[in-house]
Amino acid sequence: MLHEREEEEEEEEMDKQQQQQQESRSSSNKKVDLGVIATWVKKHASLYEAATRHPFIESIRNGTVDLSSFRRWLGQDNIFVRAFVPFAASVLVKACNETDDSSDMEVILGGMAALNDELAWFKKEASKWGVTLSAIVPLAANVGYCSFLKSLMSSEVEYTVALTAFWAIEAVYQDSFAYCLEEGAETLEELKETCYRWGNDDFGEWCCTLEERANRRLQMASEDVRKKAEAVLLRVLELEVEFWDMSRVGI
Ligand SMILES: Cc1ncc(CN)c(N)n1
Repeated sequence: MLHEREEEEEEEEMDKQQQQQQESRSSSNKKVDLGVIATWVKKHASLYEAATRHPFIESIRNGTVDLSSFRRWLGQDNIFVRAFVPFAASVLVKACNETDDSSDMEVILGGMAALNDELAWFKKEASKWGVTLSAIVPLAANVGYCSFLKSLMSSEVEYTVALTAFWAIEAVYQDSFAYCLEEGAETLEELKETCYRWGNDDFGEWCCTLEERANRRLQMASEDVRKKAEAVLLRVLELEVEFWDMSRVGI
């Protein structure tokens, strides 16, 4: 009797261990499913939140935004986008030089096509708000961000690092402005077109595709390149916070 009881206990112990192994395997699979970028967004959640739920964005979403802040942001962002175009082109060149996977090139080209419409949109939106784009001088945060973009255009910067920055820059705007279009948002009617420019679902899907391309490169990258890419992602988030800060009156 005692012997049989011991055997049963041993079998129960074995089942328990197998169950635990199975659970740990499935949880580690979940980690793999998250992808490198989502893991970093989770790890740096407070900085990501600072960039995508900034008081300036909250003020657009709750309808209290100071329109002179909005006008300042519009004039500054037009300057930024003009510096973002050559940066995006440099990511395209790196893609063509460093990867045999042509789908990266197609995804990046898709983003650039949107930039062409964007430059025209800024002109139209600026005249709607009485902003004279030619008279706008870049403020310090903008100068800093644009020179950071320029530094990423160097051939010393790996394609995977530049692609991660490209994703972060686009994703912050997509996440921020989609938030202003959610159910329950009180965004002013005359600001909805601006929010829709980056907050729309198509741009959201394009950002997810870009994230997948970046994850694929990050998974196969060396630890050194992954470290550089994480540092660049954090720098982009910091610069986005400073860019939103700049648009608030008096800064
Ligand atoms: C500052 C900033 N960051 C991102 C984006 C989106 N391309 C933008 N237009 N301006």
